[in-house]
Amino acid sequence: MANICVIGSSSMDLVVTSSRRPGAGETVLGESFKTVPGGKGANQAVAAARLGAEVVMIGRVGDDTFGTDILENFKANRVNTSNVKPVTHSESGTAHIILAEGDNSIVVVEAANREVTPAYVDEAAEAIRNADIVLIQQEIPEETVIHVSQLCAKYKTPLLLNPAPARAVPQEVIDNASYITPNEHEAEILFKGMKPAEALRQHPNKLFITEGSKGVRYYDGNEEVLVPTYKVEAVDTTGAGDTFNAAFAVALAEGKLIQDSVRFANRAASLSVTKFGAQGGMPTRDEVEESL
Ligand SMILES: Nc1ncnc2c1ncn2[C@@H]1O[C@H](COP(=O)(O)OP(=O)(O)OP(=O)(O)O)[C@@H](O)[C@H]1O
Ligand SMILES: [K+]
Repeated sequence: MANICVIGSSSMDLVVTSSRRPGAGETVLGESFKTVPGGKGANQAVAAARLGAEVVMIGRVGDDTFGTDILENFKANRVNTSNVKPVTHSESGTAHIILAEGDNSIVVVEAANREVTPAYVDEAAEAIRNADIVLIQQEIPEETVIHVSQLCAKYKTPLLLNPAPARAVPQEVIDNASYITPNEHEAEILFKGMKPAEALRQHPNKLFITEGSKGVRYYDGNEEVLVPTYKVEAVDTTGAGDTFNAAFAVALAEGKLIQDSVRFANRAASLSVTKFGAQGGMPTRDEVEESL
């Protein structure tokens, strides 16, 4: 069984639907409200656990009721929470989402996620040492991403960097990572002034650019390969990237070949877009295998 360590954010998404978004100083009546657990780190941890991996999450919540709910959700999905410690006198991370006029507006408050610091990660260094692969994103401080990349290099634990949301990444982190999975926009920010084909060629079997409904592109050492994803009835693409990254990590940790790992991850991610919500659509191992 794959041992995966996810280092990243967890939050509560507060989602309001409304026919219209309010302007400055205005109040409008909304139609519905719900809370759903989210955050890229938490989403990827939950997705990996559903796919059958043993998952240790390194993250932080606040000492509020959202923190309790976030921890409950991890446990319900069999994610190990011994390294998800509440921050005293802090709110949990939240995303305030308005769905109106066919588009979303989002305010993110990082709160406790800012406390996923290098020193905090050091307390959980054993989990990084023992993992088959470490999975990290960019909703935590940059200095933590740098530090984790150094720890992975020291322990020779493969590191999968999902460079989302878009932010420039120091060369040291790119060098220390074993796999990097930007979408097309994130790839442009990472490799400024470089054409995608050139960036791919310079990072054989390491850089995987996700291209939504087209699939995933990488350079295998001989040629550029586009691994097409699966045709599905897309209902809600939220969480596609998170599912892709978790599934890719699980497959690589199990020793699957790169191309087979990309196929497995495409299958899992394509299933995720057939259902509403980020975590709501994440498939189980059986669902992926039945459909492959
Ligand atoms: N409409 C779709 N049909 C099938 N598979 C999809 C679709 N959209 C996304 N995927 C799968 O999910 C992967 C990641 O999608 P994408 O490249 O849009 O990443 P992203 O921008 O990080 O996604 P998001 O932010 O929406 O979660 C794709 O490479 C593909 O495997
Ligand atoms: K979804």
